[in-house]
Amino acid sequence: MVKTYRHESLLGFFKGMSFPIASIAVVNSVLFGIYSNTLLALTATSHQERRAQPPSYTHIFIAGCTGGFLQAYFLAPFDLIKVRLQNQTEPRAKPGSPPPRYRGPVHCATSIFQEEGPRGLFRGAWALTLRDTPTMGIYFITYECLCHQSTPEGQNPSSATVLVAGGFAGITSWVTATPLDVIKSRMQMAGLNQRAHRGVLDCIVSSARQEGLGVFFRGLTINSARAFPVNAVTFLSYEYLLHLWQ
Ligand SMILES: CN(C)C(=N)NCCC[C@H](N)C(=O)O
Repeated sequence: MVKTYRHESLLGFFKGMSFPIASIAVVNSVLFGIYSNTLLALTATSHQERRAQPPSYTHIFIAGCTGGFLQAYFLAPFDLIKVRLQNQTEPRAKPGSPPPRYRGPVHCATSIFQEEGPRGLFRGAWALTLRDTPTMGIYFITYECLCHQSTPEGQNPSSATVLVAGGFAGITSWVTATPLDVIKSRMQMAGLNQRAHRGVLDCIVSSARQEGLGVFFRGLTINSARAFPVNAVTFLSYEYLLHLWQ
């Protein structure tokens, strides 16, 4: 944090934020919509009926994985642009200094499209899918399991329960997702720094060989610290909105 602040000022912490903000509503509605509808198809119970007739953890896991798998393709281009902008660490532009490679998210998207083709916008999408498919299953299982354990039979979980269960669901899923998150980000940067990886496996093996196994846990602390508040609020909004519209 100190380095980022010294090098890039307060603005450095908000680099690449506009695209994730624009995309988060779409990506989360795809995820939660697919999750809910898959669960509906598997168990034939609506969200309201699920407290009285809780679905099995296998069904929750399958529905979570399906949501994770499909949302990855909506997330991929936005996530790529975020990673490219966040990795652009030149100090603030000084008069006379060369301009940064990407001037902003739109410039970043058009440059990738022109230099790497339309498929370039989906660079790292396969690693993203591998990251999100199982970890979204884990995400929803953790949430439902914690809610179920701290709520009397047949009742809706309290707001405090939803916040804590959502927060822990976020941490659990990020702890399991961090190794593939590292690989995904490396593959997304590969188009830029000409370090071609032959695929996900090649990237895993060369990263482990060059930097040791610790490389797979880079960013774990910050990911987990971020995951608690973000996912506590995500689940509270989800439960509140479904309750409001029932
Ligand atoms: C890759 N992983 C761990 C997940 N996608 N986990 C679920 C949390 C998703 C949430 N939008 C977030 O950004 O924390």
